[in-house]
Amino acid sequence: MKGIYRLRIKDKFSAAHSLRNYNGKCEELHGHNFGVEIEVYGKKLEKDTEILIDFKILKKFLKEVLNSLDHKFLNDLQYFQKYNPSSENIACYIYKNLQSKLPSGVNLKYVMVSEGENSMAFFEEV
Ligand SMILES: Nc1nc2c(c(=O)[nH]1)N=C([C@H](O)[C@H](O)COP(=O)(O)OP(=O)(O)OP(=O)(O)O)CN2
Ligand SMILES: [Zn+2]
Repeated sequence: MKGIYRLRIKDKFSAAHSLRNYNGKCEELHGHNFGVEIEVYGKKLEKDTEILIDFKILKKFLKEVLNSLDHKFLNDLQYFQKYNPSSENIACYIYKNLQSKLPSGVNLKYVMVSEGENSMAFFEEV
């Protein structure tokens, strides 16, 4: 049967930020336990294992990216000198850095970043 396979994993990190030009309390230094969810997709499974990519490997790649954010003041990082450290831009940062680690045939669909259970930002390429 024709189709695609989709895998989803979750992780989290803790960081502080302040939103420039927000003109409200979020412009002040504060922190979040950010939640992260990502989805990859692909058409072809590995020959012998018949998996798209090992969840363990996917989690390791995501952890490597999140380690660059964990327990950091995001505004201090070079990327967030140019881009405000909003959930939207954090999702885009994770997307770019995770995408470059994935093997061919495994494609990133989206990255979701949450500041709490009720606030989520997604980034996906169009
Ligand atoms: N679209 C976005 N909106 C906001 C972002 C963001 O990244 N993208 N960020 C913030 C601030 O980071 C702020 O910390 C979050 O504010 P808020 O949702 O108001 O969180 P609170 O815990 O203070 O509010 P509750 O009402 O208790 O949920 C703001 N907006
Ligand atoms: Zn915030």
